[in-house]
Amino acid sequence: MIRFQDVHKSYRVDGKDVPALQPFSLDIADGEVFGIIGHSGAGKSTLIRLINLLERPSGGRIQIGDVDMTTLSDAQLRQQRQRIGMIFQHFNLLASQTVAENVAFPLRLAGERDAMAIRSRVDELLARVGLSAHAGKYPSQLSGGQKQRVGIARALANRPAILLCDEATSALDPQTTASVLDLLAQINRELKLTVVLITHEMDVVRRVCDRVAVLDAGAIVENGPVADVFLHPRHATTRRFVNEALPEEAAGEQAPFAHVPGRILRLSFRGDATWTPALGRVARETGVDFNILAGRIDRIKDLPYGQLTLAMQGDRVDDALAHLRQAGIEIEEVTASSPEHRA
Ligand SMILES: Nc1ncnc2c1ncn2[C@@H]1O[C@H](COP(=O)(O)OP(=O)(O)OP(=O)(O)O)[C@@H](O)[C@H]1O
Repeated sequence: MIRFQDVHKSYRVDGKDVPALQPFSLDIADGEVFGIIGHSGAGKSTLIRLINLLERPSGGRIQIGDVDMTTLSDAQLRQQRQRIGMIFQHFNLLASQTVAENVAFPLRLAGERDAMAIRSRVDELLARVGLSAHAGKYPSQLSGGQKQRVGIARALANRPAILLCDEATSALDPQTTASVLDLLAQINRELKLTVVLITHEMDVVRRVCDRVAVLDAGAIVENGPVADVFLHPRHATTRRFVNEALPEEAAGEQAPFAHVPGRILRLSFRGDATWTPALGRVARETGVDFNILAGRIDRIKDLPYGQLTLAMQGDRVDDALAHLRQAGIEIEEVTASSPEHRA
């Protein structure tokens, strides 16, 4: 468990303390993929760098397991940092070293001298990230996605319990992003390490994270399981992130529905409810009519979900909604004037 307790952080600028993170408390569970999303300057890098104390908090406690990171000596801190791997937006590889040498670097730094042991660990790591054929190449000979795979292999070299990802896919195209995120998900599953990632893209959160915290101007404004936050965003900043992650056809959901007759409802289906034909059955049973205004089916990590915006009319709309809720469907009333449905 990574535990932040009443942590805050200010930077000293021109003799003045400028707050970067307001006091917050947060627990990140062992083995989860935890996302921190925020716009530029929200404090994401500061927050993630507090975990390995690349930044020191101005106050509060940061615990990893039983260890209070803020009380460690330099030598103890170096030891702890070996249990925390990190990957970066711009990969931070050593340009004059080969792929294999880059991956071997943290092993040597940790005191490994046995060339055979280093060789075999590097081979194992390169196989894990799919780069066995590129061991002798230099970073300049690799694509962005391959460079990030080297970064991941290097970060895993000392068998960390935690992997920190600082905008790890922000420099990559969408397809490469997807393959790097798949690799991170696979590593999380197979090695059972905790992954903490920062991003400004909700789509990254939707694809790999279990839980997410939304940072806005140095404050955590929303925090919870990704499915809850994604399907029912409460804070305006979260809603903007979610809307950015939706494809164009879903933008229709943001249109004012004042001209549409009937009650406008947004139905969210998760897991098995996504595939059950509840809507048709309930409409037949209660005699309501419905008109679909917008909809999508996708996945949140491994969870299938659907969202439908529809207009419903008839004498028994309330009955119909009660039946749908019983079938596990989440329902929100959309009113043309409700602020969350404005762009
Ligand atoms: N070393 C520093 N000295 C002074 N101010 C800093 C320092 N590092 C960050 N800040 C300030 O702290 C705030 C949060 O910065 P941070 O880099 O954590 O945000 P971010 O969400 O990671 O942004 P980005 O996505 O642009 O990297 C910003 O106002 C930034 O200017």
